Amino acid sequence: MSNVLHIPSYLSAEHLGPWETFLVQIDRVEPHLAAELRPLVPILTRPMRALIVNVPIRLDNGEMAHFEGYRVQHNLSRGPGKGGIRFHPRVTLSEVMALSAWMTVKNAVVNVPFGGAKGGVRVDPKGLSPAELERLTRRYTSEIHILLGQDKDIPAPDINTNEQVMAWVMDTYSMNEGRTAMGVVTGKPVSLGGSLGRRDATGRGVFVSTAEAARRLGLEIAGARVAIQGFGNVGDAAARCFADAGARVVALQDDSGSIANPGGFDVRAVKAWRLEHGMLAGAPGAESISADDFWATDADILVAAALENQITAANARQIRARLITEGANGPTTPEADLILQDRGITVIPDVLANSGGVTVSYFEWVQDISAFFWSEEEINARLERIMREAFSAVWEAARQKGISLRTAAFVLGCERVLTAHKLRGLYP
Ligand SMILES: NC(=O)C1=CN([C@@H]2O[C@H](COP(=O)(O)OP(=O)(O)OC[C@H]3O[C@@H](n4cnc5c(N)ncnc54)[C@H](OP(=O)(O)O)[C@@H]3O)[C@@H](O)[C@H]2O)C=CC1
Ligand SMILES: O=C(O)CCC(=O)C(=O)O
Repeated sequence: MSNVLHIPSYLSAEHLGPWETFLVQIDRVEPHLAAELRPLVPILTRPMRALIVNVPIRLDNGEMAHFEGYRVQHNLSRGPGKGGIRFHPRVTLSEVMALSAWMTVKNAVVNVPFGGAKGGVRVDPKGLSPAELERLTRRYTSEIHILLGQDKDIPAPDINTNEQVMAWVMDTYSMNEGRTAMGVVTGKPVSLGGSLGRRDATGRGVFVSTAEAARRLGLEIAGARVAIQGFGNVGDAAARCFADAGARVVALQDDSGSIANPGGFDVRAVKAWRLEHGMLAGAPGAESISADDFWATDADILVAAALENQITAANARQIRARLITEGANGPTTPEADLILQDRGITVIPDVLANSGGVTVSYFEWVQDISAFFWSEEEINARLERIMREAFSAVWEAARQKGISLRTAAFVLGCERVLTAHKLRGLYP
């Protein structure tokens, strides 16, 4: 791969938003695609459809507030749209477009029969009461109802959305349809058609893909030092998996700050502290450190499980880990990607590393449609098998073509998507 950051001429290197990052990734992948699929690449460079909605709600004090929401379906060639809903103050259309596009590639990499979609509302949910959050969720769901359906577009959790939010999505959609529609959303509570294993699935998949890479790199997981950015759904589950496998979680960072413990945290105790106190600082065994020190942590493995654009040209040279796992979507900028590659640091890309969540969402959808539910052991075993197979395919392609794991994963995913287009026929 070239060491020159190859950005389409109409984009500026310093101002890459998530959508532009996706375009750069596609640009890098195109030369490696089968020649007969290359003319179809423009299909990937714009979303199939995007809906912008106004989400008005009445606040508890009686005033009205208006929020902007989105649902983007990037590509539906391989099945209904699938992807989470994010509530965050920095949600933009560009971000949701990129997140939906990464879902297209991710769903194809693990070969689940979905296209790519994503949704979001620009809101700080931490500033809303539970009743306001419910009203926001219900109004947003009603506004995007025209796109949703178990065979059209199936949301799931993402940042700041959880099982309760998914239950409200399911209920609102069902009210508007006049029937109970379990299969319209995944990541629901288990007592409401949710799947065993979904809550931890993304973090478990992060662990499985890291273990696969570590084995090939000759890095023992037992005793390995792990730093994790993001201690929410993905980061917390991943931390427990690493700790249970004998690794030492030596640094953690969330929006409240960064903490370190070279001996390794009791991650369950840290989570309990975080829930009770609303911050990582002061957790058992924790020394507070700066964000710069977090990135420079002396660790073997770094898991990025928070937001986009966290590993940048500014901190990529400080990272000491040999292996980086992208639990988050889009945590590494294209420029940082090249720096890490030059430094010989292996990056397991988001479209592979965090695909455990959508894989178990697929199981949830299948279980809801068939009204037949599986055991947790069965779900975890199937998840691990799918992730190991996807990992092997990506690793092998990267080795054979001499490309990064990200480019290899994109080649696998994009070729599946574009082959589906080719087989369906080009529109007259
Ligand atoms: N949930 C899922 O199944 C899947 C999620 N993902 C991706 O994983 C990532 C995390 O999602 P998820 O765990 O669900 O979200 P959560 O909302 O559960 O957790 C997000 C975590 O990121 C932290 N965070 C937010 N902003 C910052 C910041 N500026 N610096 C450091 N940490 C920050 C939050 O801290 P705080 O709690 O202090 O706000 C929290 O610990 C996202 O990129 C998401 O798209 C990918 C696949 C599936
Ligand atoms: O579980 C799902 O359907 C999608 C989860 C998600 O949003 C993601 O993988 O980024």
